[in-house]
Amino acid sequence: MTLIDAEFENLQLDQHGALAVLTVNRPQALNALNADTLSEIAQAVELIMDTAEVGALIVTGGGDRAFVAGADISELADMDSVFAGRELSLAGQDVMQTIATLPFPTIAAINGFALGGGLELALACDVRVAAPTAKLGLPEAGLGLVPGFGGTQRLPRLIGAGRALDLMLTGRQVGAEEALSMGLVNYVADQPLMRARELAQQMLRNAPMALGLVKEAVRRGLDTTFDHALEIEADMFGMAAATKDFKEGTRAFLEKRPARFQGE
Ligand SMILES: C/C=C/C(=O)SCCNC(=O)CCNC(=O)[C@H](O)C(C)(C)COP(=O)(O)OP(=O)(O)OC[C@H]1O[C@@H](n2cnc3c(N)ncnc32)[C@H](O)[C@@H]1OP(=O)(O)O
Repeated sequence: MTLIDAEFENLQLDQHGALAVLTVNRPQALNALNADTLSEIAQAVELIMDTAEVGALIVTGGGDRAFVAGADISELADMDSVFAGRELSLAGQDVMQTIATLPFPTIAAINGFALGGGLELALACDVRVAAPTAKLGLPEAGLGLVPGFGGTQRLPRLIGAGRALDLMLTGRQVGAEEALSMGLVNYVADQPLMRARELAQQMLRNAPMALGLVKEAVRRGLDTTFDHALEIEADMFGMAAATKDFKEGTRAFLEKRPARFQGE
């Protein structure tokens, strides 16, 4: 099966050359992540990973109101034990971590509400582009919950513990400009999907393996000591230095021509 053949109930998956676009599509529930949708995202990401020509992924929301308004509260309401809660959190974390560790760039095009699990999905992506009307937040404490799809860990790593705690303890929604000022989103754009496509095309001009190695150096480096992180960087640099694309990139520069990267 190719990406183009894939059919999902609550997702749309499109491929334009090296770019895959995953749209969470339950607009009647502001694209809330019920168990079926979460499992479809996992399947879609697996399919994307198996599609060799894909080199970048955009995640966005269907309809004109929401990116994703969180985990589906009508399903959450049935959780009745420590075990059930923990299982749901682990399942969500697993999907977000799979996205976060993809070896190519991922961009969240945030076209409206990105709340709770929806913001956690955006946080699992490398870069975030928000519409001027987007609203972002982690309101779980207002439901008697804790962010459980990686938010308590990814948000402080991205914007610092103080700002992350402010958002999680108040549960307040921040607008796009405030999100930009705190580093929660990288760009604000009237057409976030279009801006995300432009960014993806810019990224796709770089050497694919270098992109994967940059991501690995940053991700692994954030979770260890500085000295060890520098060793990881040196390892990634060494791996990049051994690629054919490094030879091509440097040769192309010296010959004053665009590089033709093969991902090798
Ligand atoms: C580990 C992860 C945990 C979590 O993610 S916990 C959930 C975190 N998310 C939230 O708490 C946000 C919940 N949603 C809202 O607060 C509001 O919505 C909004 C502020 C986003 C928008 O409000 P408004 O403009 O008044 O729209 P509306 O009528 O509330 O929503 C339209 C339809 O969408 C459904 N919906 C919205 N969010 C969710 C959700 N997270 N889970 C399930 N359904 C949701 C509503 O119920 C309603 O549906 P109907 O038209 O049938 O009444």
